[in-house]
Amino acid sequence: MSTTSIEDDALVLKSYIKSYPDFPLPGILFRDIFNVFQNTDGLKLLNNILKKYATEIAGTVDCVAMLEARGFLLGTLMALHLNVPCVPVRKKGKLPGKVAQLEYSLEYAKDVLEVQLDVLKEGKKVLVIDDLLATGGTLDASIQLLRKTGAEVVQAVVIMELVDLEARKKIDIPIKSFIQY
Ligand SMILES: O=P(O)(O)OC[C@H]1O[C@H](OP(=O)(O)OP(=O)(O)O)[C@H](O)[C@@H]1O
Ligand SMILES: Nc1ncnc2[nH]cnc12
Repeated sequence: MSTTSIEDDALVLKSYIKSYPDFPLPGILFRDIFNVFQNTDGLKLLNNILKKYATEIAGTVDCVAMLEARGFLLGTLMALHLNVPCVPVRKKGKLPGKVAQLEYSLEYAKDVLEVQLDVLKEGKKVLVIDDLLATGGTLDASIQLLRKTGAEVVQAVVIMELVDLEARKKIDIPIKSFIQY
C-alpha cells in the first residue's frame, strides 16, 4: 500500500470524477464516479483509499450495508478490506427471502427500501456506504431501515459529499466523506 495520506489520495481521486451539467435534469451537476472505474489507476487509487480507511477503523464494524446501485461497487471493496460480510439495501421487490422494509418520502413520491435479514441481527455494528451524499434522504432512510433489524448503524462512508445541501444536519451518525464539492 502507498504511504501517502488518505487526504492526498482523495485530492488525486477528485481529478478522476467527471461532472456533467444538467444531468439527469436541468440544474443538476452530476458527479459521475463511474469515470474512476474506467481508469485502472483511478480504480486502484479508490481501492487504496478504502483499504487505508479500513485499517483506521478495523475492529469497529461487523457488517457493511451498501446502497443501490453505485454503493454496491464500494461496499464490496470495503467489506473485503474490513474482512466482514456486506449486504445490499435495495428498492422494493428485488431481494428474496425475509426482508425488513421502510417506506420513505422522495421529493414528489414515496418509495420502499428493503434489506435481507440473514446477516443483520440485534447488536450488529453496521457501516453504511454509498458513492454520494446529496440531500441525505437516501442515507437517512437506509439508516432507519437498518435500525429496524436491530442493528446498530455506527457510521456512514461516502466518496463524495455535496456540502451545500447540508445533509449532515439530518443524519445522527458520524459521516466520513473523502471528496467535498
Ligand atoms: O442524498 P440524496 O439526495 O438521497 O442523493 C444521494 C443518492 O442519489 C444517488 O443515487 P440515485 O438516486 O441516482 O440511484 P442509483 O444509485 O440507483 O442510480 C446516489 O448514488 C445516492 O444514493
Ligand atoms: N449531483 C449528483 N451527482 C451524482 N449523483 C447524485 N445523486 C444526487 N445528486 C447527485
